[in-house]
Amino acid sequence: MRLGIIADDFTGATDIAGFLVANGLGTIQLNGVPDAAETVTADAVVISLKSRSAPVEQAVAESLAALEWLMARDCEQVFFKYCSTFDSTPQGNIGPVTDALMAAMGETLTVICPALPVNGRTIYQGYLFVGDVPMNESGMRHHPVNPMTDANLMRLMEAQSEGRAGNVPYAVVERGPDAVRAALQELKAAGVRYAVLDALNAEHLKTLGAAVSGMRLVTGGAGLADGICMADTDGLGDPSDAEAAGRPGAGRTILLSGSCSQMTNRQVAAYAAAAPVVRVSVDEAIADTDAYATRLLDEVKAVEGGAYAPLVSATVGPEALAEIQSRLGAQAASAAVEDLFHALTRKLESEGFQTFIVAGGETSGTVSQALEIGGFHIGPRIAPGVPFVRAVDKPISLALKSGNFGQERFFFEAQDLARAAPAREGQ
Ligand SMILES: Nc1ncnc2c1ncn2[C@@H]1O[C@H](COP(=O)(O)OP(=O)(O)O)[C@@H](O)[C@H]1O
Ligand SMILES: O=C(O)[C@@H](O)C(=O)COP(=O)(O)O
Repeated sequence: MRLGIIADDFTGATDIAGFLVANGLGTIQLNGVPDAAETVTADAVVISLKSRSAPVEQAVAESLAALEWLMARDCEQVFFKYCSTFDSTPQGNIGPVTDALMAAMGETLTVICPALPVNGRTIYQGYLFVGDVPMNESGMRHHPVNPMTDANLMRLMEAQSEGRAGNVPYAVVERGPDAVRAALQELKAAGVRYAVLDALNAEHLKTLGAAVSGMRLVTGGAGLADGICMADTDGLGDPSDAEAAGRPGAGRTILLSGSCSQMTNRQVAAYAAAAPVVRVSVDEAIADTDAYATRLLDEVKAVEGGAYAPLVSATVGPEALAEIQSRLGAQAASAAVEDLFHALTRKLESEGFQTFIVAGGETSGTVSQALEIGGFHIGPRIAPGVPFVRAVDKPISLALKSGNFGQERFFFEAQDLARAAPAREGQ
């Protein structure tokens, strides 16, 4: 196996898998740590965990189990995928998981590169930018689970890990792969464990992809994986062949949104202007999850049948979120919303819904787990970082949208694409 990816959430997993498939790399996504006996024939395997906001010990244990599974299959390069906005806290989980993977693989230096320029995530002098502002000035400062209040990746990494971080600055990246390799050697000799790689554009990603080609462990966002494929095109196939197995089916469709990001707020508002939206009450979710999920299902059925499918949305803006969290507690409110989506997803599946378009990483994990899907074929791209995926073990299609990804009309565009590119007979 050429590349084995350990992704810390489900949208992150489909994000990186989508980039690999778009480069023509035969890729399969497995949900959770697979059984030891599971056999796969793919150039790249993406193992999606829901470890981003899990307790540290759990995130480390699951990541090590995923590593063991990959190493048993002669994986040439292991890639720890986390968010392009470095979603984490001083406790973790990016630092502890990276340290555990380094220890298990006997590595003393790895790279840190969450850049995804196509979606506005760039790294300059080790500082992460979201669009045209440093991350701490972006909407990420209001994230419900891990508000990001610093943009300095060296500082963020050192606060949650065992060693020192250094930077390979943009000026070095501009000079090409050999210059980056030399800079990595210098950092290693100086005792640095984590090399933050600057990247402002696709050309930088390609340079970095070439520079890390000999490294057994790398970490970052989907941009670095794109760069790895761009730098070594040997054996890559036709992307449309790779995408065929993941084309969406034509089944009954539901949209579920549990992201409170700025972009998802805009997407929900745009959708509400022309399509049915059922709003979630966190208080009702806490009061009786199952009974409330049944009532929401009835509301969905009552508004079905128009040109666009119903959207069930817990999405709120920063003021409403702050009010809910101060009254109910951030953890309790977020757990209640996730439990509700879990219960509702099961009811929707029993009711015959087959296409699930989901916004939010944690929310996507909850929905995929509720559907008990073993893995995904990766299909056509709706937006950069958001492909359609098709369950390997049941006739269900999903789009798992990271909170900040997609343009304002994403929910419409996803359904338009599903109609335009349905799966072929027998797929
Ligand atoms: N109205 C709400 N009040 C409180 N928490 C919420 C609300 N809506 C969603 N959440 C929680 O916020 C978190 C959003 O995370 P996630 O789904 O990963 O979105 P994103 O991709 O934007 O990070 C989830 O845990 C979700 O349950
Ligand atoms: O790298 C990214 O931005 C995404 O792949 C990702 O990890 C998404 O996470 P959420 O924003 O929590 O959906």
